[in-house]
Amino acid sequence: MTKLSVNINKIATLRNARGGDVPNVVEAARKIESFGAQGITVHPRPDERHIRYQDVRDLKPVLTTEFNIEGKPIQQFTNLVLEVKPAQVTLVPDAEDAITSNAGWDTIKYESYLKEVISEFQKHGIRTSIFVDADKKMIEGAAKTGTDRIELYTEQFATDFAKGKEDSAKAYAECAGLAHELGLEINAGHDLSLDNIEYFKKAVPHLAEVSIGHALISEALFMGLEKTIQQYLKFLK
Ligand SMILES: CC(=O)[C@@H](O)[C@H](O)COP(=O)(O)O
Ligand SMILES: NCC(=O)COP(=O)(O)O
Repeated sequence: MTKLSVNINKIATLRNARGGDVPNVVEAARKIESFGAQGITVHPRPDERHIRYQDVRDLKPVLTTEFNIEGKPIQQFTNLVLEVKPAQVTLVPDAEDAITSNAGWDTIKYESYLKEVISEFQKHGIRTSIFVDADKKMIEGAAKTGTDRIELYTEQFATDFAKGKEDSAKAYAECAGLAHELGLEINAGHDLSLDNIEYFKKAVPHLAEVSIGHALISEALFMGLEKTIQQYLKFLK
């Protein structure tokens, strides 16, 4: 079984559109858990345009499933993660002006930097994952950083799959196999959806967890959160 962690950034985006507290992010997370999701993911960005640092603090005491905090390990982010102590931190090399995450780590160039940051989180009992492209060199580099997990960056898969390209998950399956051989656990995320998740799950071995936000919240507008989550859970069995 692969765990579903729901990224609730988009709930916060909707709330922020009016400046009030509707929809309430904590209530949404509780409902998502009650509908069967096995985790909640947040990706606070320095401009707090969706999930705010305070949301992350408010969520921690009420969550009953796995809490995953994603982001670029700038000092402010690192301090927040060490304060909140989630089950997992996912490190993402976010560019300053990016609309959303758009690249994995260069694990060769940043090996010593990642080693240092990862060991700091691990010292505090926080599992680490690093966001990487489906590139075998980057997977080998990731293994050298001491990270517990990698998160395969799936945007390219989602684009290729939507175009009907054959073997759209091939590189991901090979990288997951290699990562497993190297002792890493495997997560995946970005642009996964009800259209592509069944194919991805069947094609890619050793998948511990997927984090899904943008498509899942969009699908829930039409199907409702409960039905949407249950459909994902069916595909991830
Ligand atoms: C790492 C990743 O792929 C997701 O966290 C994605 O970046 C979500 O962030 P946004 O909600 O800001 O698009
Ligand atoms: N780590 C990926 C994530 O949390 C959600 O990405 P997306 O589904 O919003 O593209």
